[in-house]
Amino acid sequence: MNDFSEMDFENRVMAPEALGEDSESELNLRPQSLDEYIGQEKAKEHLRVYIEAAKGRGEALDHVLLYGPPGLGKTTLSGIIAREMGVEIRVTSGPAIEKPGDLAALLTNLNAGDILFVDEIHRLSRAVEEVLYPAMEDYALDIMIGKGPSARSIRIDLPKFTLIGATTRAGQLSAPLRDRFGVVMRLEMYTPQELGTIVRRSAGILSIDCDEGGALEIACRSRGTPRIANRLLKRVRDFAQVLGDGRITNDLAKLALNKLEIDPLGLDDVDRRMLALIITNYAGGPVGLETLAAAIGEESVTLEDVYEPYLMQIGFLARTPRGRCVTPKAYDHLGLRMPSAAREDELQQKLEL
Ligand SMILES: Nc1ncnc2c1ncn2[C@@H]1O[C@H](COP(=O)(O)OP(=O)(O)OP(=O)(O)O)[C@@H](O)[C@H]1O
Ligand SMILES: [Mg+2]
Repeated sequence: MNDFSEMDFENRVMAPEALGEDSESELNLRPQSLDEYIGQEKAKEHLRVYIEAAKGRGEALDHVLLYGPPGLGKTTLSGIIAREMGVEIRVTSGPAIEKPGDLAALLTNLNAGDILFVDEIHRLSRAVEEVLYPAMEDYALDIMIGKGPSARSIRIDLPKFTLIGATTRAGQLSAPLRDRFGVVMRLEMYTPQELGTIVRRSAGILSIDCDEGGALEIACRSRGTPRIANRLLKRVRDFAQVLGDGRITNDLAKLALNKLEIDPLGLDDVDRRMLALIITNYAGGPVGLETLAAAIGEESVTLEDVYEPYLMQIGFLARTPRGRCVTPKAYDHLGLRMPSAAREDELQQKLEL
């Protein structure tokens, strides 16, 4: 049960990151306006105000930082902001901007009000970041000309643009960079109801016959993530076509998702094995992140960004100063008994809260 060597992490159906199969369909399924963008009510409410205010003043929108786990709609929201502002958006990413000159080229080609979208902004190099500071703050580039004693710096004015940065790891952003964003928004995982609405909307666009019960079943097992919900919808459609009459009902969705080994809480084999590993090899934890990553054969950042957020969200995994711990809830879900001493500790902690 604890052998991870044969697991196919690359094509994991429940992966929140984009897989090859997603790229084409995501384009059609992306909502185009704030009204079409489901959920994230607080972020939307605030953005509506900022957008209307900036438009009213005829100014560029303040720089926006969007952060949160993969597949929650950061890229989608950036496109929507550009559309609602009525401006152009240039899309790039942290690792793609290798030199300060690359950034200068991008910035000098923007028109007033335009948006520069930098995905994975935590991966910008130091040298590029330094150029970005005055660009964000004063809309200017400081360029060094010449070498040695005759070197001098000249300042080039930039159009008033908006930087939208997206990251799954806000903690890795340097403080000076984070401070230069006027608007910082964390995207939250979606409720099953919100995901149900997203599934129904996607089914409509893809001409899939999916009733409310079917959509809700897919939603409940999608780990709070629209990208996974859309992917599961397409997998379930195949089962509906082959095993049923093409219609996705609650029963059909349950049948298909069970066959895909995705349980009612959206856990797959990888999650169950990871929890079982902590339970059997480390007595339920605490186990350090690095140790766990080595045991599974994944990088620790992947574990932190991809595996853990949902398990923590549903209260199956807890992060303590001494490492990761499996909670009583997870034992129950896996049908395992928690060692009684640990249970008493747990109870004690609860009583002290
Ligand atoms: N609020 C939403 N309403 C409807 N669909 C959504 C919403 N958010 C995301 N989606 C769907 O989920 C897919 C993934 O969203 P998106 O690519 O914007 O995620 P992301 O946060 O940028 O992910 P990553 O961190 O991997 O870049 C989109 O193609 C879109 O169809
Ligand atoms: Mg994205």
